[in-house]
Amino acid sequence: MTITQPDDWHLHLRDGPLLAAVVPHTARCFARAIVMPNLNPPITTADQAVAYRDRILAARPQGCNFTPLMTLYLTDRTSAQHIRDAHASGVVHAVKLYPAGATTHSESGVTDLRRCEAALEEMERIGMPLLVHGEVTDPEVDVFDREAVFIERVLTPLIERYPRLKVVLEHITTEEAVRFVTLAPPRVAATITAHHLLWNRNQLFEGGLRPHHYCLPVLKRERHRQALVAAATSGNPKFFLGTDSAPHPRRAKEATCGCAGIYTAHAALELYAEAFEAAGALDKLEAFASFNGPAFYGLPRNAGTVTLVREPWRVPETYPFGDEVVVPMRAGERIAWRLAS
Ligand SMILES: NC(=O)N[C@@H](CC(=O)O)C(=O)O
Ligand SMILES: [Zn+2]
Ligand SMILES: [Zn+2]
Repeated sequence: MTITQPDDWHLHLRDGPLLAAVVPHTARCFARAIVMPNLNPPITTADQAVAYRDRILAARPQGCNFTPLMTLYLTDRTSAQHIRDAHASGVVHAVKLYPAGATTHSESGVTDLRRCEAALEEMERIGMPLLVHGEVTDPEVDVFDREAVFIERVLTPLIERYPRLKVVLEHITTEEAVRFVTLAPPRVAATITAHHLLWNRNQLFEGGLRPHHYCLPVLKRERHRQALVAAATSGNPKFFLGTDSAPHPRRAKEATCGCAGIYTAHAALELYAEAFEAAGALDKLEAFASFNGPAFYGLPRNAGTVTLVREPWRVPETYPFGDEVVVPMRAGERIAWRLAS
């Protein structure tokens, strides 16, 4: 199966020596990727985004023209000038909202959206999308309900208050999110990961506790997975590919308090192909992976193509990750599709 070369609209590449470990996995398939800014410390200025972009470019394999699309990390102190500088840099394509404490490296995130009014108004004016980790951090709210409650308490008022702001609800996991995005105006879209299309929350406890299946938002019950598959394969242009590939060293995952994130970049498109094939909707993969994202971001479609062949292969148990290793999704197991090189 040959399709227009896809892009990854939600990706974690980390930094420093780790870049060399993960950039080639993404670059072998995707032409562009929206790179998340949740480094430690986070990417909060245009200058930092430009420097981070240069480090990513330097980690590309020779002859590869993968293009990272940079993002800024929204904080309580992000000003309208920060947004103008980001826009003027020409390399920052979006701004990311992490509610403080919601996920990995969200300590510097937003404590109260009212502090971000000037920044959000400027983004609305410029047309720069707000990307959202959509979970409340209220400890009273059940961890499986945090996305649905976020939509009700935060997202619905947000899109009313900023009537032209473009918003991407990232890595959606619930039928509530699918319904919200479907009914919202065209300026509201969502990314969907391969793991949330393939797995439900039983995978967290399959024969024992599975730290490598733990991510945020956490896997949900089967009816939610089915709603995500229906959305991804519907042809609705509001839904597009974002892997949320989030590598962590094995040591940090297999720990007393294991961190959140699933590594999928080694086989991202192949995993999506499995999910679309299982739904009898392989013909819908190209729009989801290659058309809907650029249309939302106002970018051209890629000129090249990639080819997937139906040829099973076995995923390694680990990949090198700096001085450590990362355990990829499906480690030691088979994947039905292979990317032809
Ligand atoms: N998805 C995750 O579980 N983790 C991401 C952060 C995020 O996207 O929320 C990470 O940076 O590790
Ligand atoms: Zn997130
Ligand atoms: Zn993420």
